[in-house]
Amino acid sequence: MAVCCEIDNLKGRREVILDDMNSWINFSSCLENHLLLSSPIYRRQLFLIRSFGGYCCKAHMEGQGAASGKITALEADAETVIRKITPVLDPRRHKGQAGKIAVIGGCREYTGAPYFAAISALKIGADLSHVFCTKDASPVIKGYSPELIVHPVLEESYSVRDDEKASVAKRVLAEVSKWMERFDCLVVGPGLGRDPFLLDCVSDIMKHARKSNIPTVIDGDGLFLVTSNLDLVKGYHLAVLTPNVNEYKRLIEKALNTEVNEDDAPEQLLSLAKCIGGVTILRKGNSDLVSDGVTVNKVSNFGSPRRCGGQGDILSGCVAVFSSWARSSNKEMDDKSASSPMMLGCIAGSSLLRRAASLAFADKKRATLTSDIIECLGKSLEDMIPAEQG
Ligand SMILES: NC(=O)C1=CN([C@@H]2O[C@H](COP(=O)(O)OP(=O)(O)OC[C@H]3O[C@@H](n4cnc5c(N)ncnc54)[C@H](OP(=O)(O)O)[C@@H]3O)[C@@H](O)[C@H]2O)[C@@H](O)CC1
Ligand SMILES: Nc1ncnc2c1ncn2[C@@H]1O[C@H](COP(=O)(O)OP(=O)(O)OP(=O)(O)O)[C@@H](O)[C@H]1O
Ligand SMILES: [Mg+2]
Repeated sequence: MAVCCEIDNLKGRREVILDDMNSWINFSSCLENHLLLSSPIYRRQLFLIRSFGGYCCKAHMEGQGAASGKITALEADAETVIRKITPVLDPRRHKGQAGKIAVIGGCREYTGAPYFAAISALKIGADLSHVFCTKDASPVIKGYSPELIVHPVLEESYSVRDDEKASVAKRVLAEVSKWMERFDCLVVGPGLGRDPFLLDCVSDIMKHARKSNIPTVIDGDGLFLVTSNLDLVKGYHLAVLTPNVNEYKRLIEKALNTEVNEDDAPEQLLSLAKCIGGVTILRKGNSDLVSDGVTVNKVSNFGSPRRCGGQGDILSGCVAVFSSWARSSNKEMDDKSASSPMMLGCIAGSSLLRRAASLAFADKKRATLTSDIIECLGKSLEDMIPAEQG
């Protein structure tokens, strides 16, 4: 039975005939994607769909400031995204297929941040989680958890003589590179510190990851590094930046040479992502905003009023896993028109973290810590996509 849909938008009227159930399903999921990840390109457009033959759908899109011309971010349907990209627990799958993540971070000062990112990746369903950190940080991180694979390979200036630097840098890159192809995603920055020699080595690792097309989530001190050299990520579509308030301010000042503008926050984020060549940026805050330079989405489900340190680290680990899942799911379905996996990963990660924070807070109130939130990641995911049904 044919279904006739009329699409009415500013560019004119188009009629689409869908003559079977499959094309209807494809078409409606396409439409769903538009609504889910609504693009500023479509602002001021109205989609009106009339269908015949039993399927009736009327959808319109007036968000993104249809009346004012001002770009606003629409709330993403994060639950649908999470259900869509989370893989089923299939006994035929082997270890590693649900995700292999590596965190580059952990130094003398910070051992908690890389641990939070790496353990969160495992808690939501990744199979393997590695940490590449300095020699000092390694035994501490190993001590937090036997689940993590910890590589004590990074070096800070204080432990390297000037005449050794070139050879040490080469060795660090070789140590990480031999693992690189196996990873589905890197998280660069949680607890990395700002030692100049260490950051030079991490720049080399990022360049290598880019050459190998390994998706990379950049957070914390990784953002400090990237802000000082935007070319590291410029134009790299598999890069995600997850700045907090300070990190965002520094990025805006460097890339757009201006101040943060809260009144036009979605538009400014869109410009920033565009300026950095279409990387995906997740701006953390009261509401999380995500843009890839084409669309802007918002995730604002209730989280927690506790602002204990480490929540951004959980987020970076979750975004890495969800982006990898979204990438695999696009590949499996051979869906060229599917939404950007990095965008979907950000939406899913942000929403899941906020749910977990809300659950942890309901239980622990003022005593809520980052570890409590990590313990709630599994239940938050289970509430949306039960393991037994998945
Ligand atoms: N357990 C661990 O190992 C953890 C380690 N971490 C690691 O630490 C490294 C540095 O990351 P970061 O987040 O501390 O640095 P950054 O963003 O520059 O903030 C510095 C200072 O800015 C302020 N400030 C913050 N928010 C603000 C706001 N909304 N509005 C206004 N001001 C605000 C506030 O200072 P205040 O002004 O309150 O004294 C804050 O202390 C990085 O590697 C990260 O991964 C963390 O992940 C935490 C858990
Ligand atoms: N004012 C806020 N109200 C509600 N939720 C917030 C607020 N600020 C941040 N969040 C949530 O906490 C998460 C972490 O954001 P935050 O700004 O704390 O990152 P961060 O500073 O990098 O954290 P970390 O301490 O791990 O470095 C965000 O994804 C967001 O959902
Ligand atoms: Mg942070």
